[in-house]
Formats: sequence, C-alpha cells, structure tokens
Amino acid sequence: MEEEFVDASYDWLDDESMSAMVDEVENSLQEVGTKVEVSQQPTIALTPEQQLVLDLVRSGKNVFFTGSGGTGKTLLLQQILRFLSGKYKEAGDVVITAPTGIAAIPIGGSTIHSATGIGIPRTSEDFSRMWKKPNRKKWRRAEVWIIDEISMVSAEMLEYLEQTITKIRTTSMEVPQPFGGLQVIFAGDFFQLQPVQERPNPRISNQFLNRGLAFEAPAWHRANLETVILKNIFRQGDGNFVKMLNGIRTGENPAALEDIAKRCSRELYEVAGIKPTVLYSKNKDADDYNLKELNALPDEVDVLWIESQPAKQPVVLVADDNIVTLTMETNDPVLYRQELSVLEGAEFWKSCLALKEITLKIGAQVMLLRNLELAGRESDLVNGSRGVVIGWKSKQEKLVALQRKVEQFKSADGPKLKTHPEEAKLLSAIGKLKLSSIEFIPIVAFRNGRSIECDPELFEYPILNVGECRRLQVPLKLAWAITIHKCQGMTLDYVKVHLKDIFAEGQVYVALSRARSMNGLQVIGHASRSYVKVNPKVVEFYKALARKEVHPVPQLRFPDLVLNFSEEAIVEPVRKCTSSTSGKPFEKCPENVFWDKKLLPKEELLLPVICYHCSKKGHPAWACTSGNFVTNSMRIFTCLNLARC
Ligand SMILES: Nc1ncnc2c1ncn2[C@@H]1O[C@H](COP(=O)(O)OP(=O)(O)OP(=O)(O)O)[C@@H](O)[C@H]1O
Repeated sequence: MEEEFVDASYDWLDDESMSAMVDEVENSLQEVGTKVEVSQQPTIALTPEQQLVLDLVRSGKNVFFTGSGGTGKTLLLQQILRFLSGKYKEAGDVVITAPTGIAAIPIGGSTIHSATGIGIPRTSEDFSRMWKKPNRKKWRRAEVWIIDEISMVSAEMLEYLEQTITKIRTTSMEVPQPFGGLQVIFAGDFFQLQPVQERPNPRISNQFLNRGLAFEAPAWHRANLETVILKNIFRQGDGNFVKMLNGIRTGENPAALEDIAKRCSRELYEVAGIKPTVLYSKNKDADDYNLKELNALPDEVDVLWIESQPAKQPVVLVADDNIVTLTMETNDPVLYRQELSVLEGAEFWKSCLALKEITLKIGAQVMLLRNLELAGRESDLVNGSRGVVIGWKSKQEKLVALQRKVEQFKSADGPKLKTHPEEAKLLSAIGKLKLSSIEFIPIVAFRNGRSIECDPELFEYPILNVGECRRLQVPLKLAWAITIHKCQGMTLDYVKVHLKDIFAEGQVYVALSRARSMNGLQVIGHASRSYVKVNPKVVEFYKALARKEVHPVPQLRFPDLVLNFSEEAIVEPVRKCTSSTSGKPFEKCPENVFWDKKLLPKEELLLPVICYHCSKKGHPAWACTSGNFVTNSMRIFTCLNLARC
C-alpha cells in the first residue's frame, strides 16, 4: 500500500488507470465548485449521523453539524433543502447562505452579505442596512436560516446579525427569541479556513473587525444548537490518505504533510487537454501564474461568429479610479488635502480584487468578482463563478442596445411617476458604461451554460469621515490558478498545491483535502511541518464537543450594536394616525405623526403616544420640541414632521 504512491514518475499509471484518471478529470470539470446535484442523485443513502441531522431539522431544532472535509456536509444540506422545500412552499421561507459566493453555489444560496443586504460591513452601524424595507421584509417572513461553511463566519458577524434579526422580528409585546425565532442550521468544519480579521483603524469609530470564531459568539450559545459530528469520509477512498489528511487537519500529525508531499511530488501533466487547477496561498502567485497562461494563448484568434467588431487581439481593460472627499465642496484646502492623502494611500488600491489593469484574450479562464443580478433576480452567477472569455462587444454597440431597452420601457408604460426598477438598472448600466473608458466589453461563457456581457461595475471603499475610493472596472479576474481561500468547499480531481507562503490556520488542510486521491494531486515546494497550523481554540472546541459539553468555549463580548437606521427604515407612512388627540386617517391628521405600523403592535396603535425627553411628560408627541417620542411600552420613535414638532 505504502509503495503504491512513492514512484515519482508517470509510469505508475497503467492504461486502465490512465483512462480512469481521464474520466475522473473530465468528471471533475463538471464538478469543480458545483459539487453533486441532489436532483441527479435521488437515491443517496444517508449515513446514520447524516440521518440524525435530518431528523433534528425535521423536528424544528437548531442544528450545527460538522466533520472533516468530504464527510458530506454540503450534500446533507442539499438533502435538508429537499425536505424544507416540501415543508415550506413559498420562496423566501428558507434563507440559504454561505460566507462566499463559491460556497453558496452548491446549495443554491447567496452570500450572507447579499442575503442580509449589509454588503461588506466596515462599522457596526452598517448592520442597520438590514432595516431597509426589502431586507427587513425578507427577514421578517423567513422561517429557516441556513449557513454553510460557518467556519468562515466570525463571532462578531454572527452576533451582530443575530441581534439585528432578532430586533427586526420581535415586536415590543414579545419576548425576544434567539435569532428572532428563526430555525437556524449551521454546517462547516472549524479546522478549515477561518474569517480574516480586519486591522483596527483608529480613525474609524465602531469599526467592524470580524473578530472571533462563530462558536465564540454569545449568539451561538443562545441558539441552543444540537451538534452532530459526521465521521464517514466520502471524498477520498484511500484510508491511508484520509488518515494523513486528518493528522494535518487536527495538527496531531504534522509529519503527514512531508509524507504526502513526498508521494505526490511527480509532475501532473495535461490530460485530455485539461490542466490541473493550481492552488496558491497568495493572490500574487495565482496572478503571476494566470499571466503566464494568458501569454501562452495565441495573440490573434479568428472570431467569426461574435457580433460586431470583435477584438481579435488581447484587450487591456483599464479601470477608472476616482476619489470623493467629504470636503470636496468646501473651501477648506487643508482638510481637503488631508482627506485626499488618506484616500490616495488607502489599502483599497492595493487589495481591490478588480485590478487597475486586466488583459484578456479569447480563451482566457476567468472568475467573476461580483454577484450578478440577471433579469431582476439573484442569479447563480456569483463572486467566484468560473468562465471563459468567448468574445467582445463594442461599448458603442452595447450603449445603443441598452438605450433601446430603456426606450421600450418608456413606450410600454407611457408617462410614469416612478422609474421601474428594471429601467433604473438599465440607466445605471448606461451611466457606468459612459463613465468607463473601456472600449470592449468581454463576453464570458460560464460553467452553468450562460454567456454574459460583463459590463464595468463600481467597486467602492468608504472611509468614515474622510470620503470614498471608487474603481470602475469589469468584474473579472484570471483564474487558471486560484487561491486556497477561494477553493474551500470544492472537490478537485486534478490539482497542484503550491506549499509556498502558507499563512493561515487550516490552509494546508483545505488545499490538500480538495483532492479525491493522491493520483490526482501534486504537491510543489518545501513541505515544512510549520505549515500545519491549527487554532488551539478550535482544538479545544472539538475536544469539548466530544465530551458533549454544553458551553464548550468562553464567549467573546462585543460592544453593543449601534443600529442607526434611517428615518425611512423605521418610519413609514401609515394609514392611520395614532397621536393622542386624533384617530383620523393620517393624511387628515393635524399632528402628522408617522411611524412604522409593522413595528407597532395593534394594541399600541390605540394608545396615546407621549413625548420622550420632555419634562412635561404625558403631552402629545407632536407638541414636543425634541422630535422624539415613545409609545407607552417605551419604544422610541422619531417624528418626521420636525417643523411641526
Ligand atoms: N451519504 C453519502 N453517500 C455517498 N456519497 C456521499 C454521501 N455524502 C457525501 N457524499 C459524497 O462525498 C463527497 C464530498 O461531499 P461534500 O462536498 O458534501 O463534503 P463536505 O463535508 O461538504 O466537504 P468540505 O468540508 O470539503 O466542503 C461528494 O462527492 C458527495 O457526493
């Protein structure tokens, strides 16, 4: 058994193995990043542990299930979704999420950032974005929330999301339930990649730092999760390989890395035109490799079938960068220069995934950097989706096409007071195209079969109290090679792992455990034991889980969430005014007090609204100069009509 993998040459593959490998590799192309569709495998037999998880979900419990890579966590989630789609008939009853786009695809979900509407939070106040009408409506009606790859969700993120969701879903008359009463289902392996913590910036107040691991959040403890550990590993059939991987995963056998590297040091060649996927720890190395592959493509291609003036040669897409300072409009040159220097030196310009310049050719392998909305809905084209450039469209032609669509909207509905959301999107795309200096728009065929014209998108980086950095660029990145952080959750049958600059806990394990077998794995570089990094808190957590302890690790404390929702978010015009002096329809009410009826339980609508702050407590809110008022259950609202107040 040991001998089988030692040979470093390619001769160890006989014809049969070679053809099996070609099949394996071809299958992998279907599977990379998408995993197994349950619909194609309806007869899958669950292991007893997987079945236990399903039963717990059925009984309405909050569940966390974990296990090493390849134990079928994602497959089980797909089975759970089948059950839930039978139980809950309406879209939106089950919110399916993962921390990254790539992880969200196999379960048909979206990223946590887009599902909650918070985007990439920079301060705790950004969680207030969940109060925007469509977001809070979505979260009020949801019944179940699923998070896959929970190891990449920080304690701080989970805590703030839980607090916000609970506030959104709880009326003043109700006792708050954890997660506002949602059933939560978490899946993931904390020995794999963990959240990347932000560097503290003293200029940012209430900065969101993405601290801690999800199980350290008080919200994790409040959820009262039933925990199940999955033990059967399906991805790798070779028990010896599994054992070595597990030693690396838990940090108990760092020498296993040297062992695997030795056995998998021979070159993996191109098979049936397919090159192995190359995994690097750092973006820079992946970028360099991609460039090399790009240069190897022919510089001029025949593009007969692509519409309009196709670019036969490589096209360099140059981003349009822009800075907006807070004091741009003022006459304070000193402050203006200060802000400018902060914005010009911002980390954003170095770390924005959309590069200042990207050269593309037909045939280039690319990855999407944005979640795309297609035809007004979230699509399965997300940050991380893989595709290939198949052609170009000229900007002028694209503009004409978009303009024509806008005209169709106008003539279809006649004059309107409000712009249709689809029309607004078209107008925004036109605006961005006009601002962009890009002359050719790449057309990309994605692995899901869709071909999309990838228009420039705006990448923004606000710095609180200073201003904003903006980059307008096509949301694409070369992808012959990808980083280990992008591949978590994938199964790769033909993969080269570069052991270079490994910096994160769980990184080596994630990279190696993507492979189905050592036959399809090549390890490059010095296999230092020090690359096997494991977070001691994770070790402690799993030991405590094995002992079935209820509160395995101490909880982290975070500052109270500052929810600074806009007036629009909490205050919506209601049909009935409920000020102390009248019960008239709001339009006719002299007090003109507005608030969100949904936030106010029916009983309170009948009760007087009294002022807050004011010494003469008890008088009608509209008469108070502070502009704030409370209901009798001490819920604070702000009167919109400040002039009257
Ligand atoms: N009960 C089962 N029977 C047969 N195959 C299974 C079963 N459960 C999972 N698998 C297979 O195991 C492989 C790995 O499954 P999956 O990707 O769901 O694992 P995972 O635990 O999510 O891995 P990772 O932690 O690396 O993301 C897949 O090919 C899947 O089809």
